[in-house]
Amino acid sequence: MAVYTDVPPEELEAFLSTYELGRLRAFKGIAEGVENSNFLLQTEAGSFILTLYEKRVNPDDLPFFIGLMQHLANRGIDCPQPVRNRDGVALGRLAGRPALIATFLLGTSVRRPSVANCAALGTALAGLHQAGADFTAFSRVNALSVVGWRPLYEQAESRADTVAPGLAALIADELSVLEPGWPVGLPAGVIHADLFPDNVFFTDDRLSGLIDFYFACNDTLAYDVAICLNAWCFEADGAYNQTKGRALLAGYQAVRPLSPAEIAALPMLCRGAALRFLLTRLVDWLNVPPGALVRPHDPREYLRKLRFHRSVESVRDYGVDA
Ligand SMILES: Nc1ncnc2c1ncn2[C@@H]1O[C@H](COP(=O)(O)OP(=O)(O)OP(=O)(O)O)[C@@H](O)[C@H]1O
Ligand SMILES: N[C@@H](CCO)C(=O)O
Repeated sequence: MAVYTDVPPEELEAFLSTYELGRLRAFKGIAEGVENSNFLLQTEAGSFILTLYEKRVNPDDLPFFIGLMQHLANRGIDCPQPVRNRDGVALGRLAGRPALIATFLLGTSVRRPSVANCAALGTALAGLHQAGADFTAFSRVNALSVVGWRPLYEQAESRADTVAPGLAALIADELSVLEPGWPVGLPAGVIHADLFPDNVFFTDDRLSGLIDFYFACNDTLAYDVAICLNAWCFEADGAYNQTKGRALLAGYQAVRPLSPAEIAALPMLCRGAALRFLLTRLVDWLNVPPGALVRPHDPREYLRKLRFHRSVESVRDYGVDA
């Protein structure tokens, strides 16, 4: 579920009256997502998404997220555009939570991305990196990069083997490789950091929108590519699909060619990206609040992906034509 906070109708009316959106026509909670409470809001001015930010979002980060969405929308990226109230302010407060109204994007996410979807995603990711290059109004450190992984491991270490035998030792081994070997000095900028298929909309086969910028941060651009190779290019049976990888990378490089150093770093970046999602999923899996209506993502999916990355011998295994 992703409605943690109820919105009393009279509070919603009062909140909406501060915007130029006309009268309310319909309002309903959206079940997808796990982080924040999202609602579909229909008014005389059209359809919008109302987000109430829940506990895992640090309110100090909201100016970065909202500023970034506005910046990217101004640069022609199809992403939610924050709606400002009559005072010109986008971030409000509703039902005791920070609240944002943003524009509604058409399209639906794909469950099993095709090769063409992967190519379109690569192109959109590179476009996002280019559009974010001059977003300097705010910055945000990536708390879920290499320095953030050991604390997550320590939270999960004692129970990790209940999820998969030998998991704690494998993660410890991975950290001992990634911490000293993590690539530094590669081109950096604003990255999405969570551009999974559920955060990308398509209309027919055309990519029509990118959502959920709440992990976005300043970090290595090629790390975002590695996150997407993990999220888009594996099949349900756990096999890496080189054709999808090649399409994603070609789509990306048609807009922003990767440097030889970025390409050489891909295997390490892919390992790190797999470990990041393995760790956050593991911590969530081991800590589901009793009675919560949340179905945590399976950490073992990312264990399989990590094992693949540990086995690769060359960047060619990812579909790079080197
Ligand atoms: N601007 C938008 N236009 C249309 N639908 C949207 C928009 N923003 C969110 N949604 C819908 O709301 C759902 C949840 O949004 P989102 O992924 O941002 O939530 P979340 O709780 O942050 O999720 P996650 O678990 O991916 O972090 C999406 O799957 C989508 O169906
Ligand atoms: N994309 C993340 C969930 C957080 O948005 C995952 O699949 O683990």
